[in-house]
Amino acid sequence: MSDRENRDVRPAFGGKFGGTLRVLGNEENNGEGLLFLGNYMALDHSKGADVYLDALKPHAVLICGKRGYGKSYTMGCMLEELAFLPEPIKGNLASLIIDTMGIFWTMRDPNISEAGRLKSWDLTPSGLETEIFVPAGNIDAYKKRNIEVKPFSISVSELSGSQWCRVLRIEEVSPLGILLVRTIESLREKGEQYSFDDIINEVFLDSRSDSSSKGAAENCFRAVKSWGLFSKEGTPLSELISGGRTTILDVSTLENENVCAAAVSILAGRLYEERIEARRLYEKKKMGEKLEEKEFPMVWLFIDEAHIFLPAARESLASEVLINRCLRQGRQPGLSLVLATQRPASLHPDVVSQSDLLICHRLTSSDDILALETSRPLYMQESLRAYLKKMGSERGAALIVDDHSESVHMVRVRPRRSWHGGGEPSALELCRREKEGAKTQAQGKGPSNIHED
Ligand SMILES: Nc1ncnc2c1ncn2[C@@H]1O[C@H](COP(=O)(O)OP(=O)(O)OP(=O)(O)O)[C@@H](O)[C@H]1O
Repeated sequence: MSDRENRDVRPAFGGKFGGTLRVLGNEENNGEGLLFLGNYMALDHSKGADVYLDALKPHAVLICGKRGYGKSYTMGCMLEELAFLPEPIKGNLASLIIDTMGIFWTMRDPNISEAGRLKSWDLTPSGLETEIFVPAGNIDAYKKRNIEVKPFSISVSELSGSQWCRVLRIEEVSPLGILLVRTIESLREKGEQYSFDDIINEVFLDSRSDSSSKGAAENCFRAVKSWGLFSKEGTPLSELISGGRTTILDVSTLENENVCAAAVSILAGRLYEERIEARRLYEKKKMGEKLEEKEFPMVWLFIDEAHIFLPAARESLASEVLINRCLRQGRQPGLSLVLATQRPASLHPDVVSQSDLLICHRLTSSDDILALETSRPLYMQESLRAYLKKMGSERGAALIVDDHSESVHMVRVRPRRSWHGGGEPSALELCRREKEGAKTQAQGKGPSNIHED
């Protein structure tokens, strides 16, 4: 049982109760596998009981809110809590975040800048053991900045001809598109992995295309090679994911959104397949079979800027896998999905309707509020707009709609224990630091970066 157990249960907007400890996401949770998210915020904004999310079962969580009100901060809190879970639960779970902004690498360091606030919450700054992967071609740029990272790549053989056309924004029915599809399909038929050079050789062996299409195809694949994301073999999933580990996949250097979506689609598809296999193994063991094999851990896949991967008005390369496999069927194999977006109105409507937990920070755009209200559960007694108004404009405040207990909660998310890299830089703060640096240099002292707030 968590040392933050709090028997004074006080939900803000009513709902059903599940024993003494309030755990959102699983009414049957008896106090194990809890993610401490924050405190209830009463209507006068005073501090209430602790709020926990369940981590024993798989969940589909949507975090939304306007820019700068706490989405990535809250994601970071969830990642921390998963990393700090006790064994053996921790060993059965793995977290992977698709970091589109390149802000999560800072989690390795303790959040000493908010040490004072953490103390008032009975918490201490603490860095996280993370593995950071970046596209293999960008590794030197990170090393130059003294950020320890590992190379990540996807096998070129993973993408079909038509997926390559979408990545490269080429019409499938154009002469170039036809050549690409024919080339890739002929290589795939051989059933072996192939490299960029193999693709280019195959292009020039094609007898039905003209030389300008072949030259264009060669240029396209030379450009893809320069992105540094694809290789012949690709990074094995086991290098990326293992029980108890927090993995950050920093895709912020990839400018092409289609490429990011292709990477997410391939990764999410492979995670889903691994989990289906792990679920089979789990059932066999449960049925009494003696098997030595270790199961692939239950994965929590976090995706920031989710509207890029699951847009409302069109299909991205990742839409099918994320919606049909991860969101609709992910619970059965034990795959959790945590999506964050600034713009719920730009997000595929299935994300709102299929999420079992909605964490909504401040939102002011009517379109966005309407997009959430359209799938508003019947148990919400007031409009989302009314709830959000009561919540006010405090950063980190969130409305949580829990489908399991069919209730709505107003919560203040706890401070981060690890360093948050997503805050807005302040010109004034930079000036202050420069002045401080000059002063300490003049006095011959080291800099002090602990601010008690
Ligand atoms: N729970 C919290 N407690 C205290 N401060 C918070 C909390 N959540 C967010 N903040 C403050 O708000 C700032 C912005 O939060 P965050 O970086 O999560 O915004 P965001 O919603 O992800 O924005 P963007 O959409 O631009 O990525 C943080 O740097 C932090 O200072």
